[in-house]
Amino acid sequence: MAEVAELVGVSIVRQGKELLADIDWTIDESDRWVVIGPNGAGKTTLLQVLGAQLYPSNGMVDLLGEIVGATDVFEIRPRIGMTSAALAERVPKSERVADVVVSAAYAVLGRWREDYDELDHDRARELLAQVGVAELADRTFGTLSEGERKRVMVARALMSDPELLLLDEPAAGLDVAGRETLVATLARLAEDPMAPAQVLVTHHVEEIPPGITHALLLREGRIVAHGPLRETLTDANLSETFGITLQVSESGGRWTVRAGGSSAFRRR
Ligand SMILES: Nc1ncnc2c1ncn2[C@@H]1O[C@H](COP(=O)(O)OP(=O)(O)OP(=O)(O)O)[C@@H](O)[C@H]1O
Repeated sequence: MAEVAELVGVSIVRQGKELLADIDWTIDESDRWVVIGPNGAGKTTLLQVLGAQLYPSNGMVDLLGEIVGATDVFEIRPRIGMTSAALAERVPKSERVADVVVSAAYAVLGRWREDYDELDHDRARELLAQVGVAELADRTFGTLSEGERKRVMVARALMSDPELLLLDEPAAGLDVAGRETLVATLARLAEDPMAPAQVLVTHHVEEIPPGITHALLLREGRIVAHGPLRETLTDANLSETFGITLQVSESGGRWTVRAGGSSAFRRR
């Protein structure tokens, strides 16, 4: 099985603070990971390392067979698809939805800078159909609902046919209907054997789509546990991650969690 990412002893230090500490992690091409942790745990920082947006302060990061620091990151980045709230905020509100997607082929926002051929336009429309929003292709991005925007951004992240797909809190801020629609879209992607390796960041186990294979639990920049999903997403590991006694359960590939036990509120 081919590795798409390998992190060995990775730390990120900013202003004397370790945002990530001693991260050892391997992602294979068929893996679909969820990264879970409380606010400030370092999830977005970890995703930025995987997106070749941050150089490690210590340790080694191998992305798609290239060592970050030894290879030009501009060669690595186009091979990695990413969605985040920060990226969505940078999309001009007046941009046509189909153009938001097609412009990702050249990793730019604002399509007027480049020429695109018919194949690019066809692919953008196919991807919009794949995430269930084909009918929005000619609308402007600013007129979409939050849930529609998030699905458009997933299509955009897939446009360059990435080998690694990074989804930073894709369901944040959605109502229950929007969340369920997005989770169904992400489940199709996770279950597709032809889809790229995936890493999805969330605070909420309810947002884990069926098809996710592995979990990494992060607290204060350190890995609490990581490995196959069912072995990793246990009461003990989740309780340690969030600093509160939690009971987790799974039914039909979906997860729920609630506070449990006599010392439920023992936040450190
Ligand atoms: N440039 C920086 N300098 C100093 N501290 C930083 C910097 N960037 C991030 N941090 C801190 O690093 C920690 C981890 O941030 P990060 O955004 O990775 O966490 P997160 O797990 O994604 O959090 P959330 O769930 O709240 O989005 C936070 O305490 C944040 O304040």
